[in-house]
Amino acid sequence: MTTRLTVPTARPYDVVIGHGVHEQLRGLVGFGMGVMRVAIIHAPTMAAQAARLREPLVSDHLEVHLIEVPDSEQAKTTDVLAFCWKVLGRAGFTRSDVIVGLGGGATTDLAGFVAASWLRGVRFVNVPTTVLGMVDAAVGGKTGINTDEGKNLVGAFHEPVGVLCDLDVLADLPARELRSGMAEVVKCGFIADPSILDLVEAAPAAIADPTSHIVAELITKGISVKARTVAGDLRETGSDGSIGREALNYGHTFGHAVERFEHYRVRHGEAISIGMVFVAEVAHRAGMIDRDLLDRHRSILELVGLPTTYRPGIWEALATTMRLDKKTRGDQLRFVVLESLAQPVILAGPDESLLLDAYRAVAS
Ligand SMILES: NC(=O)c1ccc[n+]([C@@H]2O[C@H](COP(=O)([O-])OP(=O)(O)OC[C@H]3O[C@@H](n4cnc5c(N)ncnc54)[C@H](O)[C@@H]3O)[C@@H](O)[C@H]2O)c1
Ligand SMILES: O=C(O)C(=O)C[C@@H](O)[C@H](O)[C@H](O)COP(=O)(O)O
Ligand SMILES: [Zn+2]
Repeated sequence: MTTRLTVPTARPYDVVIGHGVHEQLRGLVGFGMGVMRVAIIHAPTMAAQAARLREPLVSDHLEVHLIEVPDSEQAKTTDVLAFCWKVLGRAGFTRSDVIVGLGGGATTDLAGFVAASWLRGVRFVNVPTTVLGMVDAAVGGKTGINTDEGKNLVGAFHEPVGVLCDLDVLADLPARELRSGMAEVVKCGFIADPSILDLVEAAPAAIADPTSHIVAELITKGISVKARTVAGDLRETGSDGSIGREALNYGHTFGHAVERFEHYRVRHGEAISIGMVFVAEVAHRAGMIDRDLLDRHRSILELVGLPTTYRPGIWEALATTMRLDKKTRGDQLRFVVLESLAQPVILAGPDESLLLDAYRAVAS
């Protein structure tokens, strides 16, 4: 079965989820007039898949460039960005040509930013190959790279013209990557759709199998949350007074600091798992959520096999990184917290002592 979800932004596009949906790439690339060239940006692990995607495009007389970039976070650098610009420049890429991001979230974040910045913006298609990429990174138009000072500090909002989530590619996904993706799925459960939490709690064994129906269902539910959240607030301005897109940053203020401190040796979802427990501790200590909801964070994340504790003794380093979080205004840290299940709000400028206590609870 194939599911098609529309992301209803000003320029709506579809996310297609199912088996064999990579076949639809030709149609997406050809959308719009004048395409001559296609660049498929991919990690080394996706080289064979990139070659498969290339064939039908070449048969249609398109000039296809495979741009192989380093794996994971090593792709999200200015050097790799400049390398991609060089390839596009030498190949003569124009505004009617198309970029395809094929891989996990790191690759699609980079590819999206290449597309956003080349000629000030060309069309791109996302072809995510991890659970995390499908549920989160490939949808919503946040693109970017890291700098030495922090995660995703340079980027742009640039939406894809379509997203193809081919469930067939998940068969070989390493167990650790599947668990990492589940962190963003669980996040969607806490901020918007508690039925996700019920599903995970009811079938912990099935969610360890990337080919299971339940994983496909969770991916679809997660994408639905993401699509409707970004639709109302693409640029994360929250201008209608609601929390808007910032809700999707649940667990990320602390999580991004963990990733940077660990030099990206922890997976994004692992760091976000720890970050969600941290911020649930913050909300509990601020009198916003009860003990049961706090405990549910630890229990469900541990059920999935994700970490819920972190190393002690580095609060100052983490706090320094958190000050560069994109939600910070002036010198005031702002956290996405729950005031109840599926009711995310912003907690601005909590006491440093409360944050330190929450950190100690996670670091114990
Ligand atoms: N733009 C957004 O809205 C957004 C949202 C969430 C996360 N992100 C970003 O996404 C990144 C994390 O994404 P990720 O978890 O997909 O990590 P990743 O891109 O590093 O991929 C994880 C690993 O899985 C491998 N891989 C990919 N697909 C595979 C497959 N089908 N089979 C076997 N191996 C495969 C990759 O080569 C890599 O080693 C982070 O940089 C994070 O900041 C962005
Ligand atoms: O799409 C969003 O908005 C999110 O916050 C989704 C997050 O899961 C994702 O990791 C995002 O890249 C974080 O964005 P950032 O603005 O904190 O860098
Ligand atoms: Zn994330």
